[in-house]
Amino acid sequence: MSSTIAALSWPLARLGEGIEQLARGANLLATGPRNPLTATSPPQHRAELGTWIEWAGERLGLEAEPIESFVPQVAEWLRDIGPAILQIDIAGEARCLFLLRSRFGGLQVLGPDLQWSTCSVAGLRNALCADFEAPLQAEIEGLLALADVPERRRKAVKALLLDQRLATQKIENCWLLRQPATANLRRQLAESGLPRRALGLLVALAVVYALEIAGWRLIGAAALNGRLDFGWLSAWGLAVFSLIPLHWISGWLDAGFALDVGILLKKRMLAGALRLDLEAVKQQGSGQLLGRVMESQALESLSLNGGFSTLIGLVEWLFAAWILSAGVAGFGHLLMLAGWTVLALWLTGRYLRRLKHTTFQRMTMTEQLVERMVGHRTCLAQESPERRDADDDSLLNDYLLSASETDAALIPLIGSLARGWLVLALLGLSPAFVSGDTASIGLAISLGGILLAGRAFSNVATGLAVLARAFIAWQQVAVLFHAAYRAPPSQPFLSAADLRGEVGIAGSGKLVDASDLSYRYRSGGEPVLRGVDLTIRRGERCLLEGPSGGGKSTLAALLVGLRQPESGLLLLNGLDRYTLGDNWHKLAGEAPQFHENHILTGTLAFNLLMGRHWPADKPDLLEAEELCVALGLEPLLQRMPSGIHQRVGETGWQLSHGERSRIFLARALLRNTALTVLDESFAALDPETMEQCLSCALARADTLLVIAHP
Ligand SMILES: Nc1ncnc2c1ncn2[C@@H]1O[C@H](COP(=O)(O)OP(=O)(O)OP(=O)(O)O)[C@@H](O)[C@H]1O
Repeated sequence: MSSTIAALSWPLARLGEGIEQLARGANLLATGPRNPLTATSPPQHRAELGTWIEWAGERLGLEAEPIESFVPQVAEWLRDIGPAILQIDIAGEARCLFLLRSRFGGLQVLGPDLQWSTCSVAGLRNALCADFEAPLQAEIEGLLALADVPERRRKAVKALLLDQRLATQKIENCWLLRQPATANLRRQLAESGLPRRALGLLVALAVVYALEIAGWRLIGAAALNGRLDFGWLSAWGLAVFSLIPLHWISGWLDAGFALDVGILLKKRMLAGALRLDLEAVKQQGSGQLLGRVMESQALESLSLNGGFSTLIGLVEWLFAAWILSAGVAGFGHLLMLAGWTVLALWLTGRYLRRLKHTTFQRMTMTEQLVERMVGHRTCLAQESPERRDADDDSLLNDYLLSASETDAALIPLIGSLARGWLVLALLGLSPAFVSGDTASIGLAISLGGILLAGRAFSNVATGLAVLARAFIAWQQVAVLFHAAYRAPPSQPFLSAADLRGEVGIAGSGKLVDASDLSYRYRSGGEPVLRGVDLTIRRGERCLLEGPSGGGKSTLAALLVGLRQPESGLLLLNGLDRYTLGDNWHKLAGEAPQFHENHILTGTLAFNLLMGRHWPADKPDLLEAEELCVALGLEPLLQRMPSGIHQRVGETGWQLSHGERSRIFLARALLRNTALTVLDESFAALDPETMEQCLSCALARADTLLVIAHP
């Protein structure tokens, strides 16, 4: 290990301070972080370093993503990873390096004295790979001597051989620090530099038009004055040639801008989709959601195309106004331009209102059609045949009527606005013709201005029509955008010992401690749960019985953290929801009731082990298979051509009711949570299989709560 690297490394005790300084250096923190790290205590165990760094990142409102590289690619990887935190062992002690970025072939590293220094990529690469390469050195030296490789080629051959031998060896313990997709949108925009680039694009466009007009003015003036000689032509040629690189630059800026806006939009909407309130999603139904997804795809291309056309149109409009003001009908033409612009805006507003209505009709139609598709078998079996298509026909008719009204509102905007302007503006020139002033340079300027304004109206109208669609799409997907934002949490770090309960409830043995819980689904409605007191100690096996609709599943949802109680105190392992945060789900797991559970399209192994890390390793797969056998699913595994790797779900192998419920049970048991709740998991099983499954659950679960009907 080189002394430079050792001198730049930080002790784990100062990890929080280092992460905060690195984030500052990388310009990832706006002002002072809301939840600073400097006062927090560092991870106690080396094994908890990863979870601690991820927690620390979140606390700063950032994302610390673990990354890794195979040994042969480490040098390249190091050049790309900054800002990153790299854990490295120095003389047996775990320490950290804070890498900002690669610069002039070196890496900018933050030293413990808070100064930025440069460290060589090769030096750090060698330090990271040394432990893997050392045991192979002697063997490779021997091989080189045996093959009699010439001295001058030995170094290169040795490096190649080492790379080949270590091709699957990973370098881990590195975390990339970045702005998450859930961060404040303003910060994300500032970080991506998009506003600056939009301004650059605008300037490039303005220069393009200024040059176009200058060239046109030059050639026009020369022609009208009868001085079309070589000098004038050269000046015009120069103006035209300068346009080539400028067009290229504005095209390049536009493409890069569109790409990065698209990435930002997609990341944000995906993050939002994953954070939507579950209850709201359920209430919307799959049809509404499908409609939203369709709109979100439209938003990106529409807003970019429409925005760009409108931008070009506006630049053209400004130049046209300037040119028209210098023409023969200066004031009159400016008045007409203003009036026509008001007309363009009114037409856009009318189109927008109709489009809104049509979109609403389309979303309603999609929702109803999806609903009918999902319930197709029920409709076939139970609905009267005469009624079956009546609703669909009326929905379709309403939609078609509304769509044709919207199209009718679009025609004047994109079909007639620009042409109408040309007619009106040319009429505005009639006084000049009447007065016989037709040969003047002012008339030529007016004609140029009229044509440019015509082009501007054409671009603005197309752009506004597209932006109107983008606006409607935005109204549909804005909920995804807003759902994505999450303020940085301020919970303390919880070690594995805290989660296991060695710290929280030492001695008391209470895993669940609930007092005076109440819950209602709708504010103002009747509470489903009221004054619930419940204690479950570690290792207990409990049966919860009660009448249908009595609130058993609702209580289960509270216990496993899917819903929050309206009032009362609920502790898991002695810790409340705020302190545990998402760790709640690590401690409590559930096999929800059959109608709330789902087999995802994928392999059976994935469906069983999705609660653990995926892709699964061999011991996990073996454990899942053993559990399936214990639950009586061996005949199913044997029947499936690919065994546990058989594709199941909607488009895969169809499972029976009882098979599904046992897979749901296995999935819950494989999570190994401290508390396992089984909500009517045995209802679809015959008495013998039920007994087998119950014994299996009793043997495996740490603490078990079974919900069943008497
Ligand atoms: N998402 C929801 N929105 C509104 N009300 C709900 C919702 N889910 C359940 N309820 C109502 O809450 C009450 C309790 O429902 P819950 O599913 O908890 O009962 P349960 O005891 O599990 O019933 P069962 O034994 O029939 O499964 C019922 O009246 C139900 O209609």
